[in-house]
Amino acid sequence: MVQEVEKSSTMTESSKDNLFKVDSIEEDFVFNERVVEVFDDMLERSIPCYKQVIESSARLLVKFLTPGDTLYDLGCSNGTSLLAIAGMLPDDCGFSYTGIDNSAPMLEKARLKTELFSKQDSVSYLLEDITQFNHPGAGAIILGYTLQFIRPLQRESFLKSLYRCLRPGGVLLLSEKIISHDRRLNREYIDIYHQFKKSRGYSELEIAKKREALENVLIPFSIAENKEILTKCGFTAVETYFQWFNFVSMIAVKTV
Ligand SMILES: C[S@@+](CC[C@H](N)C(=O)[O-])C[C@H]1O[C@@H](n2cnc3c(N)ncnc32)[C@H](O)[C@@H]1O
Ligand SMILES: O=C(O)C(=O)C[C@]1(C(=O)O)C=C[C@@H](O)C=C1
Repeated sequence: MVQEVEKSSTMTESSKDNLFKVDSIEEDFVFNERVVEVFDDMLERSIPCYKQVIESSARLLVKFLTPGDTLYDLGCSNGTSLLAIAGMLPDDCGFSYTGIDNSAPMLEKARLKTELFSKQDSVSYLLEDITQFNHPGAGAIILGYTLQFIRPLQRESFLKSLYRCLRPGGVLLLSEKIISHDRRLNREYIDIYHQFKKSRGYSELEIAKKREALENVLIPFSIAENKEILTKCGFTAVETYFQWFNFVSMIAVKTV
């Protein structure tokens, strides 16, 4: 299934992420039509170990989901991660998959991709603000590189609403860019991340311009801050299950 999703996003010049080349407009980063057009390429070249994180998340979900569960992907963008996970989970458990995003062009793309997906009847999308999430009984909730775009002051009440909506035993899988409060480590992690982006074909200028566009839009917490807020919201087991320098994935369990 991963292959099926990949096939539908075969690279053409128009789907290559050239958004921050010299002639681009200087503005804050927004998930608009221009971003949607190049989003798979952007994810592939900007999120280290994107596919391994999806695979690891699916391994955990197999352990925690129970038959008939609904899995929500909040900030699902164009559906890449949700469809890949749906493809990796067993077919005979009656799972439903709901992606939520407030970017209409992202969801338009997600719906198109889903038409090519073998288990399309189990997948649906909602155009909603995830900070207003109110879908009780969720088996699992995925927040992939999305909490970092929610204003810090809103994060606690948002995560509390997710905790409330999970059934007992349900899990939240959170992937985020992070900072370290150790200045040296923080600097070295960011430098290693920029080397990663350069190795994926981005120029120094593109990296700098994207960094500027994300300033005050993407606000990362440290691992300790994420753990603290999740614990404060009621989650009991809160652990890191994947880390690549300044990118981390965490599981938070709502104990039965
Ligand atoms: C970095 S992308 C997520 C990538 C995706 N989860 C994946 O793993 O492929 C962040 C997404 O969150 C969405 N988003 C940000 N704030 C939101 C909000 N308040 N409500 C709904 N969606 C939101 C954006 O539109 C964007 O599609
Ligand atoms: O390119 C960067 O600097 C990033 O931070 C990558 C990042 C993210 O971490 O969410 C930022 C925006 C895009 O939605 C995809 C990836």
